[in-house]
Amino acid sequence: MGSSQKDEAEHYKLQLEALMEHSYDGIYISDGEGNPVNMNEAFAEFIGVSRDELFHLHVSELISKGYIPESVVMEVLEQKKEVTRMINYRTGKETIVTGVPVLNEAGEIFLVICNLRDLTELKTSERELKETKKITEEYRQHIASFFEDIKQQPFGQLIYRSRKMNNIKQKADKVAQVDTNVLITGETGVGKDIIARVIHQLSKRVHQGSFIKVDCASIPEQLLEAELFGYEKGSFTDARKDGKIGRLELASNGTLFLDEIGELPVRLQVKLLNVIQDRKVTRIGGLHAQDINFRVICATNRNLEQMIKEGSFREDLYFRLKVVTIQIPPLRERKEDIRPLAEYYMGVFNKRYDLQKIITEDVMKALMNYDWPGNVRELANVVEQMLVLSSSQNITLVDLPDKILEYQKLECAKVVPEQTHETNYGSNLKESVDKFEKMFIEKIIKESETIKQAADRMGIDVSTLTRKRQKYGIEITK
Ligand SMILES: Nc1ncnc2c1ncn2[C@@H]1O[C@H](COP(=O)(O)OP(=O)(O)OP(=O)(O)O)[C@@H](O)[C@H]1O
Repeated sequence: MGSSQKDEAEHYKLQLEALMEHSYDGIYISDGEGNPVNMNEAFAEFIGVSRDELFHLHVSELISKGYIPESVVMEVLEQKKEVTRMINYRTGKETIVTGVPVLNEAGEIFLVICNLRDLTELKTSERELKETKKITEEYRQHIASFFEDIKQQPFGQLIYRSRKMNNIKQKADKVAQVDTNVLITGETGVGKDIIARVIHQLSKRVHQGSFIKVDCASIPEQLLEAELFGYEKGSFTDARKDGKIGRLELASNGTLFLDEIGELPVRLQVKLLNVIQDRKVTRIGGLHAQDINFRVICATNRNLEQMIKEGSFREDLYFRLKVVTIQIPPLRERKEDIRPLAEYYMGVFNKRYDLQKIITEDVMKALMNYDWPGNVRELANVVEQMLVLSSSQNITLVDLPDKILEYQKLECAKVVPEQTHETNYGSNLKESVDKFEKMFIEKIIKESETIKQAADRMGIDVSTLTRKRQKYGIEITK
């Protein structure tokens, strides 16, 4: 070898050594017999033995001395091909070891190069990442349900003037103070949801947990179980990768509001009953039950007792849920609430659309006469619709939806044909109008709870009604 070739070889050797010494991976090179040829400091640290000692040991001795549990070098020599193994060294390092044979021109192994990569840190980071992801997902779900709550949040205030609603509000105030389950019944749109929120808001739980709503009617059965109970990762096909917290868990320390409880399938009724009794919930695919503590408020517009008779609702669950029942009457049975509600929604929508419209008295009377099958929800929609569509500042009869106008006509028509038989007409217009007015007043008084309500329905004040009653000699029994 000439001196320049020697210099070059020296140069490469230095480069190789620098490369080995600066590597975080452990590097170990043996000859074709398993004797050490070279190794870096990182390798000695993986094994936990000094390099000086290691340089004197054959790979089989590393095993016999208990320095390593198995030898990749020996496997490469036996199998004559590349080998990769996961090895836990006594230093506690979880390591991936790759041994590569280097062949000479005759095809024989003359070197084995092993690379050791520490997975401990990688694993820790992976675990931390998973943990972080899990926490993030939990927060995401909390935040999502918080915003869902806000979205579902009614306009916030409970509006009422009737005695019936006043009694309900008082009952809600009382029940809020004790941690008992509540069943709220009533037609659609009467305010079951808003009363459930009032109970939560007035209870101690408002500071300890959230108000979590599950609408049992709007979620398909297969998803409802996962929604309620949550699941561990990989519990079923289509499941989210990181699992999911159920709404029962989310409601812990707070209030669980199960809307349309009558739609809960019987199988889930059993599961729910167990959760309520044991105060523990296990996610789908999970092994451990978690302690939970919530108040259950349920709502339904169905007749659960009838459903029990038909076998579609479990009696034991029913009695667990209906410790206290609150029955909200339909709006047509508490007409005094219509005016304040309509005024309230006028305020809300005027603000929302930046308008300053007003409802004329005629329209208000028509609203009070209507029977509101969709209750407060329908009233809010009608007010919004009139406010948006009316062309003038004042909302007048022409702005009323057809259904309400039609209803008015039908109501009048009901009075006229059945009672104003030809022979009952007066001899002139004035007499006929008086006869009709008398019949109309009698009918409305009969249908109303109070004289005030009757006057409101007729669109006159109480003193006018009293005058007319005296004129026609109409007795009151209320
Ligand atoms: N007394 C009230 N004061 C103010 N807003 C009310 C009142 N009652 C009902 N509402 C409003 O009417 C709408 C319907 O009420 P809610 O959702 O509480 O009815 P619900 O009985 O739960 O209906 P469903 O059975 O269809 O779920 C909501 O926007 C709610 O805010």
